[in-house]
Amino acid sequence: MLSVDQASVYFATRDGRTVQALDRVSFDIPDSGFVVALGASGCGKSTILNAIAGFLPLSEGTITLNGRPVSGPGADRGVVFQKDTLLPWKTVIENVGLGLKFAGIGRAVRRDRVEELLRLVGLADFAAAYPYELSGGMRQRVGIARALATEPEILLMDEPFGALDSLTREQMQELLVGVWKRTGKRIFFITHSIEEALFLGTQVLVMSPRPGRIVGRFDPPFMRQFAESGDARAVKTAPEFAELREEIRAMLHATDTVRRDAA
Ligand SMILES: Nc1ncnc2c1ncn2[C@@H]1O[C@H](COP(=O)(O)OP(=O)(O)OP(=O)(O)O)[C@@H](O)[C@H]1O
Repeated sequence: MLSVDQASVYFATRDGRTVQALDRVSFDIPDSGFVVALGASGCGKSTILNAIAGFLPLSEGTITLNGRPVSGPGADRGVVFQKDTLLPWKTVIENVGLGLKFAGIGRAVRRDRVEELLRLVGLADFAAAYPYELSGGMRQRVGIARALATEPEILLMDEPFGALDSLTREQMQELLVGVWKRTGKRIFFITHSIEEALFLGTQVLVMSPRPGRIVGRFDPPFMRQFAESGDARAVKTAPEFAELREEIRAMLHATDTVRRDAA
């Protein structure tokens, strides 16, 4: 279990002010949970992900992973960002195996493990390719394989499909459900897209800005339905999907402080 308990983060700005990026945020990610944080720009989504990754400390509150406090980055958390961070001079197989190499895992074991992961993300035929030879979606698949290589307890994904065209994005969402189904990993995923959040999350946290708070929690059934049926279109065109989408849209508009202040 990953537990975020009463997490608050304050930043000092250059002009000496204090910005509260997160205000007493609490949630749990159980085994095999897929939790999506949804909200407009600036509501603290990346701040909470970075705190879970151990890249920045909380000002107040705690984060624990299987009972151990998170106090810095670690191999028990794999991270995927919007922009891929692959090394351009290394092949796909070398990029995915890098963490295993640092962990002192021998070449033969490393190769087997990486090949298995490349099959999982549908890139078995691209092991010897360099990142510049791959499309954006393929590079993100390499990033997912790399994040899984060290067998983390949780995958942290910060808008991983935000820069992809809409068709590739849908394909990547479906691929990620397959990865979740086969690995049973916990996932924490950030997005601006209501449809993406509803399709992927077993729990969706709706966040509002200034300061970043959770203003709504939903447990959509859609990802599990898709994992069972394989029919994304049927799931996304169901009346329940549209109903929940509109409910969340209204909630996000109600907490849109930019529009409210301007009115
Ligand atoms: N290092 C920092 N110093 C000062 N303020 C910061 C810092 N990092 C984030 N903030 C502020 O904290 C708030 C939350 O930022 P955060 O990046 O977590 O939001 P977000 O929801 O991830 O936004 P986006 O979707 O645009 O990435 C914003 O108001 C941002 O300006």
